[in-house]
Amino acid sequence: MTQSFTLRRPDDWHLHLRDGAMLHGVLPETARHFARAIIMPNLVPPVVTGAQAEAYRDRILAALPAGSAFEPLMTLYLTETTDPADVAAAAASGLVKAVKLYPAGATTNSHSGVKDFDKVQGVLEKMAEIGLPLCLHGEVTDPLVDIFDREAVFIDTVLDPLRRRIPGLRVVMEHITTEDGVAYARSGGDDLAATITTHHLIINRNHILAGGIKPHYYCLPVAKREKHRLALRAAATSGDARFFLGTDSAPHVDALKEHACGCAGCFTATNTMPLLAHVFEEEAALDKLEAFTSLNGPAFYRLPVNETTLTLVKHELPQSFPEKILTEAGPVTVFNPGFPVHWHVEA
Ligand SMILES: NC(=O)N[C@@H](CC(=O)O)C(=O)O
Ligand SMILES: [Zn+2]
Ligand SMILES: [Zn+2]
Repeated sequence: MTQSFTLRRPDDWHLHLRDGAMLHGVLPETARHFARAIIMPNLVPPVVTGAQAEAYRDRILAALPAGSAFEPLMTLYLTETTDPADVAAAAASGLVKAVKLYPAGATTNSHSGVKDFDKVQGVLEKMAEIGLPLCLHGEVTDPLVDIFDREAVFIDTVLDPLRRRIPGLRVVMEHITTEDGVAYARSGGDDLAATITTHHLIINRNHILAGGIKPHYYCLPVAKREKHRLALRAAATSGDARFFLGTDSAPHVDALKEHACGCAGCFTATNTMPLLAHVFEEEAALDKLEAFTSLNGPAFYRLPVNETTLTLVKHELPQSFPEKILTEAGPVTVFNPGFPVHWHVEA
């Protein structure tokens, strides 16, 4: 017997669309299921100014499949020379919905990020004043800190002091991967939230490293021990308004993933919704899926919820997904959960 489940159309609160041929290849994958997405600004060169965000938004809209109502929600890449007035103007016009902070060197295309947090104090104060959220890649970059500890150390040494220094700053802890991240997000008020990816609900570090190295499971922050994955599952399926979906779907062509120095990023845009239905059903929490994908994010970003819906159907036989999508930049491997998935989005 098939089972079906309808929810308000989801949004993705952390998405990489890239540019050019890659943008054209991956955008339809997200636009098929999601109404809106927060678009990450880590292009080369990064999207720093309001004018650059507007031009990037226009390239995204031009690349949309005909008839798609998908709405890109733009962000600015915070640098040490970002102008608070430019940020305020881009937010006031409705163009920009958040500012993204990458600690310099923390992840893909983050070299223009922040080294000295004192230099961005003025922008962050302006953001607190106008209520514009700061999205954070929360990992320290100190080579002496173990890569599996970088998120927890960031919370203690950077995030908590930053929030004390700038009261009222609205912060999204992006792609949390640890029980420490879950606990810190829970400790905040309504000025603090956290996104959780699809893949971090499914894999732990063994998936990357045991039985041969699996480059398509490598992303940043890197997946941690099983107890952390379980903490993320508990948070995502709790219904707690501070947790919502940010897929961090981050396409890289296979040639750069299957490489001596492979890029970080999992591509989940294609099958995220069926995978989440699987995970939430396993946790006996299908009734909390809509909060995670479609309600908590808009509430934090102070945007209306979507009026259209999406229907997920559970079939008796496992459903198939493309192993790769073919873009003009090259093939991109779709995240493989490693188990049969019976859920499918109704066409
Ligand atoms: N998550 C990743 O592993 N990679 C992202 C960058 C990021 O979100 O940290 C990318 O842009 O490829
Ligand atoms: Zn990141
Ligand atoms: Zn990302």
